[in-house]
Amino acid sequence: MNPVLEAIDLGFSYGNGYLFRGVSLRLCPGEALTILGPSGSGKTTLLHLLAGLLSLQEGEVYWEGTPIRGLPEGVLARRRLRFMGLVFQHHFLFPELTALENVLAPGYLAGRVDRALALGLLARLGLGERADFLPQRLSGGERQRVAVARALYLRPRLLLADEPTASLDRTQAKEVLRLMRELAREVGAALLFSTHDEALVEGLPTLRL
Ligand SMILES: Nc1ncnc2c1ncn2[C@@H]1O[C@H](COP(=O)(O)OP(=O)(O)OP(=O)(O)O)[C@@H](O)[C@H]1O
Repeated sequence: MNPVLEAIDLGFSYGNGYLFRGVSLRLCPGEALTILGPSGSGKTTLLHLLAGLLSLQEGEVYWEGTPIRGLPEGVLARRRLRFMGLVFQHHFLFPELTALENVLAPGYLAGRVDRALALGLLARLGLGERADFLPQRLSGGERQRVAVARALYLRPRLLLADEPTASLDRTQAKEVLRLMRELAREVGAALLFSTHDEALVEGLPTLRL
């Protein structure tokens, strides 16, 4: 099976020695992988390289077999929008938009606005009653679940989540991860998420930084 995401021998430095070197990974459709490492080990940096948000130094990244090195920013941005859903440590919801409008936001960019689909995703994430709430009226876990719905709205091939549970307590974190895995499977997306919390990894394939 062709990998959705492949990285070969990635190395990165902010100028004072290597943050990491020789990092390789491969993710096929339907697979999940965890990046595990303590604070400062380079998880965000690695995920940004994989997402094409940071320029590669050493090594190569392939999205469904296509090398991303050297692609113009505009091309990369358009491909990223259709190829991957991103969830960040801080949810980055638009504060002035409701939960439903936040989920629909990538749909406006891609020209695919489907309220029923967005409402269905919110309902699957236990937020059916919260669709018209602004983010400020949601709990941390609820906001992260809206961010997960938004990342899945365009049915990406890959769901990439950078410490999506860092601001949540263990119970909320486990629930968000469970839902993320379940929904990624349902839409056929591969899942890659980072965490510093060994207890959340629970038997998933893990790459340690
Ligand atoms: N733009 C930058 N310029 C210089 N150093 C940076 C920059 N961004 C991050 N770093 C440093 O690189 C190291 C790794 O940072 P990174 O955010 O990738 O780690 P992390 O594992 O995601 O950490 P955390 O779990 O705390 O979010 C840290 O020491 C950080 O201070």
